[in-house]
Amino acid sequence: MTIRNLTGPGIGRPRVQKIPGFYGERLIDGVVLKDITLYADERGFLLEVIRMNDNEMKASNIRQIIASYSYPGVIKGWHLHTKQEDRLVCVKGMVKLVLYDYRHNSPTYRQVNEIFMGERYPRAVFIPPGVFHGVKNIGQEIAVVIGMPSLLYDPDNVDEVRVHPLDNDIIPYNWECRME
Ligand SMILES: Cc1cn([C@H]2C[C@H](O)[C@@H](COP(=O)(O)OP(=O)(O)O[C@H]3O[C@@H](C)C(=O)[C@@H](O)[C@H]3O)O2)c(=O)[nH]c1=O
Repeated sequence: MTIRNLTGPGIGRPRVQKIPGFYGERLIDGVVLKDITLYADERGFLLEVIRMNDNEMKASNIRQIIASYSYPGVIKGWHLHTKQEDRLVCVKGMVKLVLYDYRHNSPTYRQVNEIFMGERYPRAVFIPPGVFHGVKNIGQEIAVVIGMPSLLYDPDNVDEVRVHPLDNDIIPYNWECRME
């Protein structure tokens, strides 16, 4: 059966996840995306957030560990660090982590990555400096993201630039839920 003349606004092809829980042309250079095993039994479940000997995640550079809570629908970001590396693991709820490569000399300059992670898809993400990142709670409950930065937080000298997630002319990304 052939379908003819199905073109026009609102008509297109399905997006295909070449990497599960990921949309983007390719993974941004230097970003590490690592699935985490969930150990479940009748008492509950457990996952290893990170091992301090994990060289892929440069775990030896971790200087502190934070827990960032967000209400359903809230977007935290865009954040950009000049020196700080970040490692993020969502341990409660589900989030969409969006990355935007802002390093002019990067082979993936201006590329966008969408990463879906959390209780239904545990994974750890390493984010190098120079990559904008934002986290949207896409679930119906408070989401908790464990952050493991490579710098101690100094309120008098925060290594972070912030860009409004919905109102900026720097990052071409729409946070709305894509229904197609
Ligand atoms: C990040 C951080 C914040 N704070 C304070 C500063 C501020 O008053 C309050 C809230 O900080 P933020 O607005 O930065 O929190 P939040 O918006 O939740 O952002 C954090 O979320 C994770 C996922 C990230 O990606 C990090 O960039 C981090 O900024 O907590 C600390 O005391 N220590 C810290 O390490």
